[in-house]
Amino acid sequence: MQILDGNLVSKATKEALTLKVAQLKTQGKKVPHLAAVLVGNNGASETYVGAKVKACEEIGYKSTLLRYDDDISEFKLLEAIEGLNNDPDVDGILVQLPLPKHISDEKVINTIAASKDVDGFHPISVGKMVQGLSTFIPATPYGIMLLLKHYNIDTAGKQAVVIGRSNIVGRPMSILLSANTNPGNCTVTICHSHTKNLKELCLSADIIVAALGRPEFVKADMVKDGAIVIDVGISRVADATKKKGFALKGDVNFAEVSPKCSFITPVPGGVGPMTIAALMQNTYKACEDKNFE
Ligand SMILES: NC(=O)C1=CN([C@@H]2O[C@H](COP(=O)(O)OP(=O)(O)OC[C@H]3O[C@@H](n4cnc5c(N)ncnc54)[C@H](OP(=O)(O)O)[C@@H]3O)[C@@H](O)[C@H]2O)C=CC1
Ligand SMILES: Nc1nc(=O)c2c([nH]1)NC[C@@H]1CN(c3ccc(C(=O)N[C@@H](CCC(=O)O)C(=O)O)cc3)C=[N+]21
Repeated sequence: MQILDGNLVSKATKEALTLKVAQLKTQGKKVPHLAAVLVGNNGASETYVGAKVKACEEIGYKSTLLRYDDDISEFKLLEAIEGLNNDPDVDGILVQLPLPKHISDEKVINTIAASKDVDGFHPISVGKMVQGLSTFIPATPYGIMLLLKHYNIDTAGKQAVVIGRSNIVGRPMSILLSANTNPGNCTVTICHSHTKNLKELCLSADIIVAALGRPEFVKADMVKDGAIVIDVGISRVADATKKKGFALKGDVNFAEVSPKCSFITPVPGGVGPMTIAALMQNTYKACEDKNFE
C-alpha cells in the first residue's frame, strides 16, 4: 500500500509555479492575481479561503480577498463580481461556496467572466472540459488528476466508480477519468443517492473516488484487493479530545480500507492540498493567456 501524499505533490506543484512567477517578474511581465470572494463567516470556508490566499503569497501571486456579511444582497454581490470582471489587473475570480440561501449559486457562477473562471464552474468552462478543449478544470478533480499523474498511475482501461455527482467534484471527476488522456481512459460509473447496488459496484472497481460527504462511508467490505482509493470527503466531526473541538474525517474508513489498497489518499493531506495546488495552476493559466494577448 502506498499513500498518495497530497502535501508533497502540492508543494512540488507550487514550487514549480514559484519559479515560473520569478521568471515572469524578470521579463517585466504581469504576475498572476487571484481575487477571492468570501460571503459570511463559515468556519470551514474561512480555513479554505485562508489557505488559498496563503498559497498565493508563497508563490508570489497577487491576491485580493473581498469579504461581505452574509446579509449582502444578491444584486450587490453580482455588482462586486462585475467590478472584478472589469478590473484588468485581476486574472482569476473565485467565489467561495456555499453561499447564503438568498443568493443563487447559478447567477453568481454565470456572472464570473469565463476568461477569469479559475474554479471552472462556468457553463463555458464545463462545456469545453466535456469536449476535451483547453480550459479551467474544477480544482478538486484537476488536483486528483495531477496526483495520479505525479505517481505515474496507469489508469487506462480501469473500472472507476465515482461516488457523488456534484458539479464541483463528482460530475467533473467522471468526465476527466473517462477522457482520452493520461491519466484517464477509464470506464466510469457515476453513483449517487439513488444508486441501488453501490456496494457491488465498488467491489468491482479498480479505482474508487469517494465524494459524497458522509464520514467513513466506504468500508473494507466495499473495496477489492489492490484498488486505488481517492478520498475527497472532508467532514468536521465533533471531538472533545482535539484542540479545535473537531476532527477531520474523510469519506473512507482509512484504518480498515488502506491495508487492501495499492494506493490511497489520506484525509487531511491528500486531495485537499491538491485542490489548492490546482487552483494555483488555473490562476497561472488565466494570467498566461493574458500575457500572450
Ligand atoms: N478536499 C477537497 O478539496 C474538497 C472536498 N469536498 C468534500 O467532498 C465531499 C463532497 O462534496 P460535494 O460534491 O460538494 O457534496 P454534495 O453534497 O454537493 O454532493 C454529494 C453527492 O453525493 C451523493 N450522495 C450522498 N449520499 C450518498 C449515498 N449514501 N450514496 C451514494 N451517493 C450519495 C449525492 O447524491 P444526490 O445527487 O442524489 O443528492 C451527491 O451527488 C464533502 O465532504 C466536501 O466537504 C468538496 C470539495 C473539495
Ligand atoms: N468556489 C469554491 N471553490 C472551491 O474549490 C471550494 C469551494 N468553493 N467550497 C468548498 C470546497 C472545499 N475546498 C477545499 C479546499 C482545501 C482543502 C484543504 O486544504 N484541506 C486540508 C485540511 C484543511 C483543514 O485543516 O480544514 C487537507 O485536506 O489536508 C479542503 C477543501 C474547496 N472548495
